[in-house]
Amino acid sequence: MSAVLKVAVDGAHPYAISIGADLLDDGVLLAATIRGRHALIVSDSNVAPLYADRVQAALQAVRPDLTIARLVIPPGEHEKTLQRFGEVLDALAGLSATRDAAVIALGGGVIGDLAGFAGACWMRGIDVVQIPTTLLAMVDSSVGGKTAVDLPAGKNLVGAFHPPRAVIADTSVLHTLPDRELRAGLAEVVKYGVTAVSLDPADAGFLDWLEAHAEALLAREPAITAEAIARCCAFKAAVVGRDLLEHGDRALLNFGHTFGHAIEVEQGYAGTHGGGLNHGEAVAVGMVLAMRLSAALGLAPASAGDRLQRLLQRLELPTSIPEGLAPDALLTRMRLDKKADAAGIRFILADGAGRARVVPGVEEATVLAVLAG
Ligand SMILES: NC(=O)c1ccc[n+]([C@@H]2O[C@H](COP(=O)([O-])OP(=O)(O)OC[C@H]3O[C@@H](n4cnc5c(N)ncnc54)[C@H](O)[C@@H]3O)[C@@H](O)[C@H]2O)c1
Ligand SMILES: O=C(O)C(=O)C[C@@H](O)[C@H](O)[C@H](O)COP(=O)(O)O
Ligand SMILES: [Zn+2]
Repeated sequence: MSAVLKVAVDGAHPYAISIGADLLDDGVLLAATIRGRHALIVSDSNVAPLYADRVQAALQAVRPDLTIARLVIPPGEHEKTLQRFGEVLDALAGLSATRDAAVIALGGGVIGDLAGFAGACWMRGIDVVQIPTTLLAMVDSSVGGKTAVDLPAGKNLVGAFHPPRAVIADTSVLHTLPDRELRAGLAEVVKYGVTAVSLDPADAGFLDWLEAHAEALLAREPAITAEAIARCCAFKAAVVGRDLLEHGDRALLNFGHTFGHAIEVEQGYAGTHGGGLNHGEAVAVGMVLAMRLSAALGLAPASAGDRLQRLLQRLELPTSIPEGLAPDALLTRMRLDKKADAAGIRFILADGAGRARVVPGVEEATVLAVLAG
C-alpha cells in the first residue's frame, strides 16, 4: 500500500481526510469510523457494482458484528431529490438504525450530498462517512459538511450543515472514472486556484501550478493527481475549519456557482445523464462569467478572464453558456441563490491574482450584459 496523505479539518467538529491508493480495502481505517452496530452504504448503480462489495468485505472482516445494508439509486443530478432522500431514511428505518449508526456515502457528490443530508436528519443527526469516488467529490463535496437535495426551483435548496465523521478518498477508484467526470472535477480544482490567496495565503501559487500541470492532471498522473487532491482538501479544510456555516469567507468556495447553478437549474438538472452540463462543467462556465463580471466592475483586468478561459479550455471544459438559455431566465434563477439577501444577489468576484471577495449591490443590468456576452 502506498503512502496515505492526511489532512485535518479543525474547528468544533474535527475529522480527518485520508487520501491514498486502495484505502477501500483498509478495514481497520474504515472500521475506526463506525461507532455502533449498523451501517447503511448508499451508492449509485455505476459505483456500487464496482466498489460496494470491497467496502463491505473490508468492514465486515474487522467488524463481523456489524449489520450492513445497502441502498443503490440510479446515477445523476436529477436523483438528488426529496424522494430519494426519503428512500434513504426508509432504508435506515429498515435497518433499525440507532443513533450510533453510520451512513456510508460511497459515490460522487450526488451521493455524498444526498446520503449526507439523510444522515444529518435521521434521529436529528448520525455519523456520515464520506467515501468519495469522483475527483470532484474528493476535492470538494466530501469535505465541509454541506449536504442537500435539489428542488425544481433551485440547487441545494433543502439541506443542512453536517460535517462527516471521516473522509476516506481512495485514489485508485479514479481509474474507472469517465474522462468527462474527471474534467468536471478539475473545474472545482481550478476554483481553488482562482481563490487561493484568500483561502490560504500559504498556497498562493496554486493557479500557476495548475497551469504547469494541466496535461498531467488530464493524463491522471498519480503523483500529480494526489498532490492536487491534497492541496484542494487543505484549502477547503482551512476555510471550513474557520467558517463552517458560511457566515464569512467560506462563501468564496462559491466562486462561479451563482452563474453555474442557474445553468444547472435552467437545464432541469439534465447533467451528464440527460444531455446537459454537469455541475463541474456549469461551474467552469460560471467561473468565466464571474471573472468577466469582475472585469466589468473594474475588480480584475480583462486579461484575467482570458487566462482563466485558456486554462479551462486546456482542461477540455466548456467556457460559454449553452445554446438556448436566455439571460433573463438565468438572472431569475440567480435571485434564488443562497447568498442572496433582501438587498439582492451577492457575487463572489476575483482579481485574477488569487484574491476573491463577496460583492453585494451589483447592478442587474451589468449582470445581464455579461450573460449576453
Ligand atoms: N457539498 C458540497 O460541498 C459540494 C461541493 C461540490 C459539488 N457538490 C455537488 O456534487 C454533485 C456533483 O458531484 P459529481 O461531479 O461527483 O457527480 P456524480 O455524483 O453525479 O458522479 C458523476 C458520475 O460519475 C459516476 N461515478 C462516480 N464515481 C465513479 C467511479 N469511480 N468510476 C466510475 N463511475 C463513477 C457516477 O455514477 C455518475 O454517473 C452536485 O450535485 C453538486 O451540487 C457538493
Ligand atoms: O463547500 C462550499 O461551501 C461550496 O460552496 C462548495 C461548492 O463547490 C458546492 O457546489 C456547494 O454545494 C455549493 O453550495 P451552495 O450553498 O451554493 O448550494
Ligand atoms: Zn461546486
